[in-house]
This record gives sequence, C-alpha cells and structure tokens, in this order.
Amino acid sequence: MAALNQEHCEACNADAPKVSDDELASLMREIPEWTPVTDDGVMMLRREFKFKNFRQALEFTNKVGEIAEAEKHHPEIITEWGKATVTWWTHAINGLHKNDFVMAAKTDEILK
Ligand SMILES: C[C@H](O)[C@H](O)[C@H]1CNC2=NC(N)=NC(=O)C2=N1
Repeated sequence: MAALNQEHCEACNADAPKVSDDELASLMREIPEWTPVTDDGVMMLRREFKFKNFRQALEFTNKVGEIAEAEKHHPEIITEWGKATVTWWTHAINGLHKNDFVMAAKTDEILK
C-alpha cells in the first residue's frame, strides 16, 4: 500500500462513505500524532503544531493552505503566536473520510 502522504484525495459527495471503526483504528496508526475529536457530533482529526514565533506558525499555515488547494480539501486552521491547530474533516459527509487521513499525513510531511 502506498504511504498515506503519497495518496491523493478523491472527489467526495454526500454519499461518500465515512471511515468504519476498523478503518479508523488502522489509519490512526499512520498518523499517530493526530487525535480524533468530536465537535457537535462530527468526528474530526486535530493536531497542534508548535513554533518559535507567529511568523513560523503563519508560514506553516500558508503551506497547509497550498496543499489544501492542490487537493481541493480544506481544513480549519487556528494560527496563534507559536502555534497552529489544524483540524481535518469532510464537510460533505459531516465526518471522517479517507481523504482526511491523507491530508493529515501530507500536513505532517510539511515539517519533515
Ligand atoms: C466543490 C468542492 O470541491 C467541495 O465543496 C469541497 C471543498 N473542500 C472541502 N473540504 C473539506 N474538508 N470537506 C469537503 O467536503 C470539501 N468539499
């Protein structure tokens, strides 16, 4: 199987499948620094990234924005002094799709 960070998002509509509990468990092993969180009943993936200052957090935010535009899949990003909090979920299905795990893995790759 290709590494998650080498995969691409598939076009996704309201009929697309949410990840099953088994898929969730196995996909989480590929992005161990992310946490599944539930916000208003919607499951999401979240990770906090720490930086030395606001500028570095902002530069990272913009790089995440570039991969989001390239893959047409978009996160919530909260950018603060020394920190960016990235949250991925699939709006179209109000939950987690494989695409969110691909994007989390690509997000991790930005800092490698
Ligand atoms: C038409 C367009 O591709 C869709 O609206 C995309 C845009 N980016 C998206 N991003 C996320 N995270 N979930 C979506 O369902 C989604 N839909």
